[in-house]
Amino acid sequence: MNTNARPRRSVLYMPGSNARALEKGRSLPADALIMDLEDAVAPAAKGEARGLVLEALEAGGYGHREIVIRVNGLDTPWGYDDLIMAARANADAVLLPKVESADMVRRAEAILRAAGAPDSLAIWCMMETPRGILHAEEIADASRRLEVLVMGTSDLAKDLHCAHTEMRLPMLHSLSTCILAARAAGLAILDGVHLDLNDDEGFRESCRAGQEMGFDGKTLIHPKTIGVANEVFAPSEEDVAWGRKIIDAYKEAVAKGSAVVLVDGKLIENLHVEGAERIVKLVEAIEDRDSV
Ligand SMILES: CC(C)(COP(=O)(O)OP(=O)(O)OC[C@H]1O[C@@H](n2cnc3c(N)ncnc32)[C@H](O)[C@@H]1OP(=O)(O)O)[C@@H](O)C(=O)NCCC(=O)NCCSC(=O)C[C@H](O)C(=O)O
Ligand SMILES: [Mg+2]
Repeated sequence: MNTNARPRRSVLYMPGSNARALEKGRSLPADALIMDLEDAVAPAAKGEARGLVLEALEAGGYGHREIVIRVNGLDTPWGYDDLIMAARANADAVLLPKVESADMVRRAEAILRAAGAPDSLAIWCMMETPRGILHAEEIADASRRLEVLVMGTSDLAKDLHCAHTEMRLPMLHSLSTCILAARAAGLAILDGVHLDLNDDEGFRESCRAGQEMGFDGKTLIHPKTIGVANEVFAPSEEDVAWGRKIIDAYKEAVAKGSAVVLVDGKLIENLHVEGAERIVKLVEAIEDRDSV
């Protein structure tokens, strides 16, 4: 399924054990919220966090925000119960951590299905281990429920023994491999988190670098970073105006029997129009969302 027109510019992690954060998510301008049961929750608080997330979702009030539950791995004492809860909660997607093979996705999917998860419940996968990156292509093709790959650059930097710099150059091969796998399978893909909350300039730069690489949005750890991510990952006014202009010009050319047209001296073919249509659809989806 190609889900790239859905805005996922800003995707905020919220510890499932933090009731205040879960409450605050109802009013934040993030495109999606990840209610985390994994690394943001201490082992002693796992059960309580599962209950808080379920309660928050039963209460609702998250409006247009896409709701994602990050579960613990099936190799932990909490993963199975997390999946059973996620299958029955009113969420849009389940985020599987540290995915290393298509089989890991299929095992989680089988548990969700057996627990009565609706067909609409999507699966997102964290790409954050060397083995997972090496298997990105088979993971991206593992399930019809799969919609989004999410880079876990903190775990990845730890496992690669590389620096976690704002531009992520030491991880460039891993990032590009996952982008290739996601696009080949028609999935969306999100960049990893920027950990330094005092580094506003570095954060903006990392968003810009991610947007240029082809990511659909950025995962975030604090509400104060949502605005910049929304701005950087939205198509610019110039891109949208240019997109609309070439779509119109190309339509006219096709009506006259031509497959190419020059707009302001630039050659426009079908492939440029496809890119422009994606940008226009995305901006329309953002406008729809902002008008609610
Ligand atoms: C980093 C934090 C612990 C900082 O929290 P805090 O000290 O409370 O910050 P502030 O006082 O500045 O907060 C101001 C208000 O904003 C709310 N808040 C803060 N963070 C969030 C949030 N993430 N979601 C919702 N609301 C949030 C506070 O409650 C304050 O509200 P108010 O009461 O109205 O003033 C904290 O930001 C935090 O816990 N962040 C998330 C950490 C997390 O989820 N980490 C795990 C995901 S990252 C990861 O695992 C990546 C991946 O797996 C990898 O390997 O790379
Ligand atoms: Mg991680």
